[in-house]
Amino acid sequence: MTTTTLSSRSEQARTDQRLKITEIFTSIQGESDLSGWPTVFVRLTGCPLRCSWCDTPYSFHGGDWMQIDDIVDQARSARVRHVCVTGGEPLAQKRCLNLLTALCDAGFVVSLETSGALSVAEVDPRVVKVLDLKAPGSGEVGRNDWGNLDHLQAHDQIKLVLADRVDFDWALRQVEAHRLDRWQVLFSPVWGQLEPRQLAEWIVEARAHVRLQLQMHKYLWGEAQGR
Ligand SMILES: C[S@@+](CC[C@H](N)C(=O)[O-])C[C@H]1O[C@@H](n2cnc3c(N)ncnc32)[C@H](O)[C@@H]1O
Ligand SMILES: Nc1nc2[nH]cc(C(=O)O)c2c(=O)[nH]1
Ligand code: SF4
Ligand SMILES: [Mg+2]
Repeated sequence: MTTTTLSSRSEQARTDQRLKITEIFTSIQGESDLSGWPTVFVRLTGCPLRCSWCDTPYSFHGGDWMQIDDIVDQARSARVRHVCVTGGEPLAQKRCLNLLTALCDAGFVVSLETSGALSVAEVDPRVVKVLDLKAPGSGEVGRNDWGNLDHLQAHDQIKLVLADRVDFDWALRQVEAHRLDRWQVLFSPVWGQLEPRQLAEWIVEARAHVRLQLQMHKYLWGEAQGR
């Protein structure tokens, strides 16, 4: 084999191991049942959905290419044990699967925030998947891939972001219809649209076996900061 083909193959291999990244930052995990832990966030660029209430539209475009090895090294330099891979929609980049496994191999507790619109079947089973199924108020309810429920482990979680009573009633019906209480179900109010106290009262009134979740980071640093 000539040296040119060798170098082009290794160049190809390196290209195969890169991802478009919007930001890498360290904060307090504000969501899921891992909230409160110091966590390094790897936010991937791009998303095929456009949830009406998305608080991260800046991740839809732009970003910089990074090699997976460099992402893992940067995560290590954060000197925390938890990593949250998010976006944008992280699974929109197939190579995210390699990043997730590399982070697990590096010894991190790895969580993945994903919309559930793309298959989670090939995600490393060590990863804590947080499946954020979309309610009607998001405008993306049609994108939910219910087949993803077949690929959830006991440690995975299902999150439903709710904008109003219509979303709440829809969510209760989904919990029943798909027996979502086989996993931890989180009900989270759309920031600035649904009063947290209102959602709390609905959950109690309904005696729903779901867990109220609030975006802790926004109470700490406000929506604008949102990190
Ligand atoms: C920005 S998304 C990125 C990951 C993935 N695309 C998803 O939808 O889960 C991360 C999480 O932020 C939360 N989120 C986004 N905008 C929100 C808002 N306006 N109010 C409450 N939660 C929001 C959703 O729970 C979502 O799961
Ligand atoms: N502090 C903090 N915690 C988070 N948990 C999930 C987030 C996300 O955007 O996916 C997020 C975020 O953006 N900030
Ligand atoms: S799927 Fe996630 S990143 Fe994409 S628009 Fe919805 S909330 Fe935002
Ligand atoms: Mg966020």
